[in-house]
Amino acid sequence: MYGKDDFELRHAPHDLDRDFPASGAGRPETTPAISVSNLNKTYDSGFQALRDIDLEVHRGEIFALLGPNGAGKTTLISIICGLVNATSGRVLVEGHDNFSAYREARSRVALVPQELTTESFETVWATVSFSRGLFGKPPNPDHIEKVLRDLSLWDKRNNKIMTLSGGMKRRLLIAKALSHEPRVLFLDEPTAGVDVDLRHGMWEVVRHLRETGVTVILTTHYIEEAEEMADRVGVINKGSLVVVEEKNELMRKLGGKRLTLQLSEPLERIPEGLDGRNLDLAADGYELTYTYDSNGEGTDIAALLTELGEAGIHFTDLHTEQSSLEDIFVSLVRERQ
Ligand SMILES: Nc1ncnc2c1ncn2[C@@H]1O[C@H](COP(=O)(O)OP(=O)(O)OP(=O)(O)O)[C@@H](O)[C@H]1O
Repeated sequence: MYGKDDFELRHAPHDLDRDFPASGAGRPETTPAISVSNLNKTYDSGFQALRDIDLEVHRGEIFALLGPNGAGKTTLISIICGLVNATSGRVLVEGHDNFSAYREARSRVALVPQELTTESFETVWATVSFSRGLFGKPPNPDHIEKVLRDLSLWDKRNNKIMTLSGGMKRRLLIAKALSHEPRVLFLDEPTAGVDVDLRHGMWEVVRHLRETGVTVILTTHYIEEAEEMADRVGVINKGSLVVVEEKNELMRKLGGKRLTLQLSEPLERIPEGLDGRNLDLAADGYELTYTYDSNGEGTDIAALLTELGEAGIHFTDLHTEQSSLEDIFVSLVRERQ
């Protein structure tokens, strides 16, 4: 749940609000969408939910924040969105301190919750327009129309919310969040509890948002979702950010590969001379698995196959597998248990 936490004063920050006009005009495009430094959160209960978090999210990227239950994801995004106060540290949203320049920072972010609450008798148009007003923005029917069209809700603009399908309701949540033209959109578990078709539809919507220049930060328990969409990935565990990396780089650095050979004759043991290789033999002797680092030295598969042939080992089939982001995530989190 998101709630206003007790206020605690933080140090007077140095931020871009001193150097640039309030409109944000002239702020360098290179200013990160989000910049978090030395962020700590200890709840009133005494529980420390975040420890020394440093994080920069680039403009226009899709950033996935992954972590097991209770890792601190919701706490972190709630602080960035200004819904919970940090105990110490600072957050800049496109250069605006979210404490000393609360309004500037707050108007630039939007949080898409997992579920709609009420408003079932309102129309789509009314509820999205109302959301814009909540941020003190003047009415802008053209913008609302664009948002509804982008999210394929234009045809439903006069429908009552109660008549929408589950997928439409999820898109409506995004439309509400986009109504005040935020620059950074937080999606909290965007596809929790939805079916596969809807999940893929949501992925399309999120990719489209990135194309329109919105920075997207999402939390998810579906690692496949991050693997599919994220440009960069951050893994948080027990309140600490353990990895922040380009997704492809993370998979390249930490991912392994596996080559599996189906043998034509069962093998009793791995022959001498091949035991230096990282080979595993299945219990029935018919399957030989070679695990290797795809970037490493000494992973010449052609040479391995030649050596196997010379040892009289023949195979009927072979296939390779790349370890998934899920495998990497599980090992990262397990390592730090
Ligand atoms: N208001 C609160 N008071 C005390 N402890 C809290 C409060 N809110 C959260 N916590 C604790 O802080 C830790 C981090 O919670 P948080 O909700 O940020 O985790 P999460 O990564 O979002 O988890 P999940 O994936 O289960 O949603 C948890 O141990 C939680 O119990």
